[in-house]
Amino acid sequence: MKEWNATRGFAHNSTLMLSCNMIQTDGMMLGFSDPFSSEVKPRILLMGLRRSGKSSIQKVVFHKMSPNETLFLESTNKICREDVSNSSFVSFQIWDFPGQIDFFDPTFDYEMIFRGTGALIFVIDSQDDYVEALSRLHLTVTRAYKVNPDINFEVFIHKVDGLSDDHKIEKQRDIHKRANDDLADAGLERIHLSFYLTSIYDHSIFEAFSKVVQKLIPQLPTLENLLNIFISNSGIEKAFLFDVVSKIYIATDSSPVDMQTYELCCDMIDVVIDISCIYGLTGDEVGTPYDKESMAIIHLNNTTVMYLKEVTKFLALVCFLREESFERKGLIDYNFHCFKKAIEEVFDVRLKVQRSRKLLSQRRWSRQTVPNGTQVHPH
Ligand SMILES: Nc1nc2c(ncn2[C@@H]2O[C@H](COP(=O)(O)OP(=O)(O)OP(=O)(O)O)[C@@H](O)[C@H]2O)c(=O)[nH]1
Repeated sequence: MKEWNATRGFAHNSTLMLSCNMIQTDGMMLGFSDPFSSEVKPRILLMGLRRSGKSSIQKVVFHKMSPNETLFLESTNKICREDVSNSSFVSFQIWDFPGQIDFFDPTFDYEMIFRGTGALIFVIDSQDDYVEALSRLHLTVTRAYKVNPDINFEVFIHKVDGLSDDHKIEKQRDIHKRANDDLADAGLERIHLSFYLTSIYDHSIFEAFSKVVQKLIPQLPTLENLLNIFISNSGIEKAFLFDVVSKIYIATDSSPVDMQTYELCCDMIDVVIDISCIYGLTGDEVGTPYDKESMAIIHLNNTTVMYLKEVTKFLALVCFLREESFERKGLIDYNFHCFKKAIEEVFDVRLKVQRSRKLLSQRRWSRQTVPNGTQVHPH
């Protein structure tokens, strides 16, 4: 209990900037306060049939809700928009759609929704019959693709915790085949669907979300490159750049990721935050459990060392290395210092690009404003 509270307190107090804006679904999509938002923050849509697990995914990944608590979630009956702005790299909007909503209703402006979308996550309940879900997936994907061919289509074959390993692979193969056959029949084989086996009861949902988010980070190749250089010069075997609050890893080096390593990293972040919440905060509630001083070293009993260091207010680097390589800690720390500086530079460039883009769209917007001050939607 303490564990979850500590983590939850952190998410709430310091970083996760959440604003859940309810948008009425009757009528047009209306009145977003920031008309430039879609240009600055990519949109991630969560779609799928009722009770497939959309809200649970959002709550577990971004609100630190414990999986068991999702049993009591009520059905979503409005589109719920949420801003996730943990860091300059992890910054997007998630739109949770109610399962029963007919978003192809003529009064519903789906073109506007899809136009600003970076990724569409379609959730399929693997414990249920998925025939209807597949036809809905086909309809959603084909409509969305017509409006915006740049959307990444991500299919979460969800709730796989109840399935054996063989069963999981079999389900994935079947869903993959059927979904792609449907697209081929419609002459749309160029649409690429990515599939993930997910569950909120283990780390698979965080790993899948990490991959979805990574595709929306234009600087990913640069970050990967920096990590590759860092590990090869420091005798490190594997390194992840984590968004501490959501435990999404926004980049890793180019060696393959195995689930166990990822899980260990998540556990290490939890331990650091929890210990810091309990022993690191002063009584007056000032400060956060994660700051410039945050770092941790864990020696595992298989001669591996895990090393965590703060990169920015929201990002942590978690590395795996052999004990003998850790003897050169001075070298690692020096290389880390260079790595951190490089990351800051990438941040700065991104901020500059964002600012100039925003300025440009503001100018475009004001040109479309009629003289009496009434704004015209730029369609
Ligand atoms: N076993 C299992 N159950 C899950 C998982 N994810 C969600 N659930 C359960 O599925 C049920 C429905 O979850 P919701 O998140 O409300 O589903 P939804 O898609 O948002 O539903 P609507 O709001 O009606 O569209 C809840 O009882 C969750 O506890 C999972 O990974 N495994």
